[in-house]
Amino acid sequence: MGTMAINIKYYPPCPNPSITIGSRRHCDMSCINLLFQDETGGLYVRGTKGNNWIHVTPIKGALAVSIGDSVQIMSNDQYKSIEHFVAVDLSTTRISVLVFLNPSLDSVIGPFP
Ligand SMILES: O=C(O)CCC(=O)C(=O)O
Ligand SMILES: [Fe+2]
Repeated sequence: MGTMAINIKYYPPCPNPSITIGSRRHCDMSCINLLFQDETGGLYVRGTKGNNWIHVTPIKGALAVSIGDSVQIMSNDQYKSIEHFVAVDLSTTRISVLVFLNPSLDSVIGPFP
């Protein structure tokens, strides 16, 4: 049985967004992630073809679903874990709620045959 973790994040307004980061660039080690973000936006994902970043525009009532490292490993790179970061906003607070669906803590994972 896998595990589940919930991250609730609060990003206050930042007077210097050009020299500040909300969450640094990273991939998540989970299997699948469900993200609710408010209307502030600020989540960027790395484009698949180059060195570009794509803003994940918030859609009211929608969840953003992404793949984590564990599924990338189990699928032998068929499905990619997406690199992402969060920018801060000059004047608006941002709140996000993330549900990580993870392998069980004692599981050993590898590519499916
Ligand atoms: O706040 C967000 O939208 C993403 C946060 C995140 O990437 C994480 O907690 O792993
Ligand atoms: Fe993340």
